[in-house]
Amino acid sequence: MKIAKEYRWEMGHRLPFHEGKCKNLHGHSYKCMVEINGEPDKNGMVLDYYDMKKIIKPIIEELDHSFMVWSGDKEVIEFLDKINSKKVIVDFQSTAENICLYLLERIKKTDLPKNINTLKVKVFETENTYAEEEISLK
Ligand SMILES: Nc1nc2c(c(=O)[nH]1)N=C([C@H](O)[C@H](O)COP(=O)(O)OP(=O)(O)OP(=O)(O)O)CN2
Repeated sequence: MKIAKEYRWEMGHRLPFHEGKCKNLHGHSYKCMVEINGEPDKNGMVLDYYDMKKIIKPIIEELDHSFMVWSGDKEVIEFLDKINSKKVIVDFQSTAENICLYLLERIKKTDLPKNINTLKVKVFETENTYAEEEISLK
């Protein structure tokens, strides 16, 4: 049985390697769908949506109204420090694909119940683009 919950956050980023407009500082209203597949418990729940929120919301809160910056993008890190702006420094380029893998890893490291078999994250960077990956927890 699969359950899913959607999360949203606002975040700035840039892709320094990009030859088009994505090398510029810009932001997105990100959305992700977290899907969990597992056996329902005796009460008929794979995972209480309430518990799902308690696990995932803090991870999303870290990103919300921050600027995600690649650790090699020294000028931007220096600028964000100078203006005392919220930032999340990562060791990857902030593509939708990499943000999707980042969220999967962060969620995987939490204390998820044993009845969960697979975890899927779908990250929408814009309203018509997404990156999706699924991992097994067994
Ligand atoms: N495979 C990927 N391609 C691109 C990514 C990405 O994360 N993965 N990211 C970008 C840029 O960040 C850009 O902001 C989004 O690109 P795009 O969808 O082209 O944005 P537009 O709103 O301009 O697209 P429309 O064609 O107007 O819908 C680029 N590529």
